[in-house]
Amino acid sequence: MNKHQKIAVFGGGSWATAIVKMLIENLETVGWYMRNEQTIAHIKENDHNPKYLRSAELDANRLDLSSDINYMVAKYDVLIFAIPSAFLTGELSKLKESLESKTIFSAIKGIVPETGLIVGEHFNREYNIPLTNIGVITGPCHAEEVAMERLSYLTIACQDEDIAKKMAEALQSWYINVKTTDDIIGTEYAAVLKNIYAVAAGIAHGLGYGDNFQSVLMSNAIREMKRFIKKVHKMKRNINNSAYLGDLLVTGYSTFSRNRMFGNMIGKGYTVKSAQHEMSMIAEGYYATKSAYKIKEEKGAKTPIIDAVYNILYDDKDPKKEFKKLTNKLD
Ligand SMILES: NC(=O)c1ccc[n+]([C@@H]2O[C@H](COP(=O)([O-])OP(=O)(O)OC[C@H]3O[C@@H](n4cnc5c(N)ncnc54)[C@H](O)[C@@H]3O)[C@@H](O)[C@H]2O)c1
Ligand SMILES: O=P(O)(O)OC[C@H](O)CO
Repeated sequence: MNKHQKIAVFGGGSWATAIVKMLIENLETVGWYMRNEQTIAHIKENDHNPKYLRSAELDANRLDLSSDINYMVAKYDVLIFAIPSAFLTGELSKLKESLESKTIFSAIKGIVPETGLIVGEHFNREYNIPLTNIGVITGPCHAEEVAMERLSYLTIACQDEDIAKKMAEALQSWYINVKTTDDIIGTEYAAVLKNIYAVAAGIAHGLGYGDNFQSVLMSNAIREMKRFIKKVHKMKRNINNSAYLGDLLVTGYSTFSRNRMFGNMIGKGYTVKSAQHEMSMIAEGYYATKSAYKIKEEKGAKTPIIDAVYNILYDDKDPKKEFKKLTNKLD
């Protein structure tokens, strides 16, 4: 285990904070970029993020904090992005430093709205990062449970096994178990799609559907996910692994799930705007629905659950009627 890996995390939210917590279990120093200078000052003085995961203690002496994205890119070799996908291009537009020699990890579970690409593909096409230097940090893992040091499993996807192993070593600890895979495309799409299915689970709950129906919804969701991913990137994968089915289940059932919370409010009659306003955190599933709907139209995948969520969120359809129609399409 190399304690001196030069890894920096980009983002100031719950997941970035959880990743920093995991990394400082192992590394001497962790670089941490976030926009807000007041938050940086607070972390330096109080050893915790005042806005997200307040209970997670972070030894500020071992953090190299900066609100200058170019400083962070210049100084570190391995860059982990944990900025919600909707804000990624805005943050990257501040870059003057080149990313070309860097290893990039996406911890983002979303599609970049401006390009319609998953994050790894976005870095590959827009920044010329070879796919071999791109990795994904995924798996069924809520930041809140990392803060509580509850046993969690992550999956690191990278085509280069050595890069995946090094990242696994940097993240694993007595409460973090890390697996590796080379399915960088499939795991990223799974992480995007599960957010939409969690929104669907939340809508169902908000409408008054019970556990019996939720299990049918999840059972159909994993088959829909399999069909969708097969259309975009065909390879041998076991859709029942944690990075696919596991992540779908944790997001669909956990009380920590932001996507489920968001869906629940929609099912209860909130507008999209008011549901977003109520939440202090980002529900990626809202943005993912639009991009995934477009991709499935292009690829011709059969996706009744995505269609129903799209119709509700983007076509102003009545959730009750839309779910009634959906119930007839599930088995
Ligand atoms: N929270 C989790 O448990 C978890 C787990 C795995 C993956 N993820 C993924 O990590 C990514 C980040 O999610 P999170 O949970 O940290 O989000 P969060 O809701 O906790 O934090 C939102 C972050 O977005 C930033 N932000 C808000 N408006 C912005 C703007 N206009 N420009 C730039 N930044 C802005 C905030 O400052 C904050 O840092 C998402 O893609 C999410 O799917 C989250
Ligand atoms: O809280 P959610 O719904 O955004 O899910 C967070 C993680 O992706 C779960 O693995």
